[in-house]
Amino acid sequence: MTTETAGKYLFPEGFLWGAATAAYQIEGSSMADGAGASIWDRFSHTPGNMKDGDTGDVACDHYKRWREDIQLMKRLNLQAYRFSVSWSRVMPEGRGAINPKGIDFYDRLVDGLLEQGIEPLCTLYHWDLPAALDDRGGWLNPDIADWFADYGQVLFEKFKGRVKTWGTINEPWVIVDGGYLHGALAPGHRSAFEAMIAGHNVLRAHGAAVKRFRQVGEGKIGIVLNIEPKYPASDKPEDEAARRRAEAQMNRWFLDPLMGRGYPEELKDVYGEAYREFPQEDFDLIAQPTDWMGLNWYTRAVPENAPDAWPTRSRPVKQVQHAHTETGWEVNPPALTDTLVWLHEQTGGKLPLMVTENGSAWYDPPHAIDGRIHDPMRVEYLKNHLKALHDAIGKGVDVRGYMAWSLLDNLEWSLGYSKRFGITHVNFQTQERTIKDSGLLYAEVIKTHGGVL
Ligand SMILES: OC[C@@H]1[C@@H](O)[C@H](O)[C@@H](O)c2nc(CNc3ccccc3)cn21
Repeated sequence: MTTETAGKYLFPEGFLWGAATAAYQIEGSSMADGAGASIWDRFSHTPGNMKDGDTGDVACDHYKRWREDIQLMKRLNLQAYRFSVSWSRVMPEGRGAINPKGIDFYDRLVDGLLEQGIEPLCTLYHWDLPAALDDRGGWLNPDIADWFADYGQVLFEKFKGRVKTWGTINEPWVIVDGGYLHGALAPGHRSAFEAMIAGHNVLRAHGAAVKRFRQVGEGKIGIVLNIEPKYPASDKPEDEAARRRAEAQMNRWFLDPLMGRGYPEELKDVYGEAYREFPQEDFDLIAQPTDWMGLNWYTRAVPENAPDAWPTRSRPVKQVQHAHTETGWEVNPPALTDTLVWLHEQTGGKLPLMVTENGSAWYDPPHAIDGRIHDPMRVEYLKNHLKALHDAIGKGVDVRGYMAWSLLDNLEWSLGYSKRFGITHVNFQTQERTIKDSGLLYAEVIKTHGGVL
């Protein structure tokens, strides 16, 4: 904060400050106490899939250290905690029998959070499909919509009155683009034909869960989308056309059907013969009204026309004039403001939004020095993106909260432990947690409602 900005970035009363994680990235003990395997257990144990051969077998050992981690959340002044449930811990086969020890873990976690005055925000699905369901076709099997709604019902009923804000699915685009189109993520398929079918079933499953929630649940339910705004590399018509294809394939593929608009026209051009039509009843199910929408936001892209680039025939042009994080993502806070304004417009200005993930990976040392982890780049990223978020609110966007990604350094999927996003450092040799300078700043932001920015 400088004297001229003192109090300029105060956030609205009731704005919800938290941090986010995901089950497979932090819990470890993924097969303990009767849990079933997930596709990430299989994928991470398949040689060649994971950087340095890393797996989620231990991760942040959160399955055992959850009490310590709730105390960490208190020290960070968190008002909320966004976490995901491991479907196969709760239902080892993904359908049918419930694993009592599995659901008990989340029961204790939720009660522990509530005892500390921390609001639990629960994501039903953050990429870790039960392997037993993948054996039945997984997201390619249309029955998965009912399997997912049945799983959701177990949690809606178990946590009724305690969990009041639910997210159905984290990032349909990454599930499909990573898992079925390019194969970089579990289950590692590479097919545009499969991607269209899996994407449609992910959306159907979301709709079925929302419908079931209206029957048995209590509170508010929404979906979490990753949106990466696309800015054309030049004013050439072919670059604008490329921008539109990239925007359709990432940002509109799932948003448009959720908003009752069906798939974007450009998807036919992107997927060609792999593009599929689906019955209207599916789109009616998909567009079930929801209560909120989560935005996971990290960066923007500047696509140019690239006829050889599959499947969008577009390629991002690196903007060397801007800083880039360890994951190669450009740092561009004003693009967050633009995205929130765009999403507000795209959702008709009536759907409350929440930034459900925002953060950055930078090099941090493997262990603390003098009990501190100095992470100036992450401090700068956090400050500037919170200011950009504040700017969006000032433009009339209804944003209800911000969940920093991530509470802890954790397993960054196929990149393993090589990329650290945490506001808390984890020494993976000792499991020691050390709040980084970015976490200390965030605690002050929360305490002052943004006044410290
Ligand atoms: O990569 C950081 C996080 C990841 O750890 C979370 O589990 C996931 O929800 C998440 N989503 C994004 C943004 N979307 C994305 C875009 C391209 C590749 C991978 C993710 C970033 N992150």
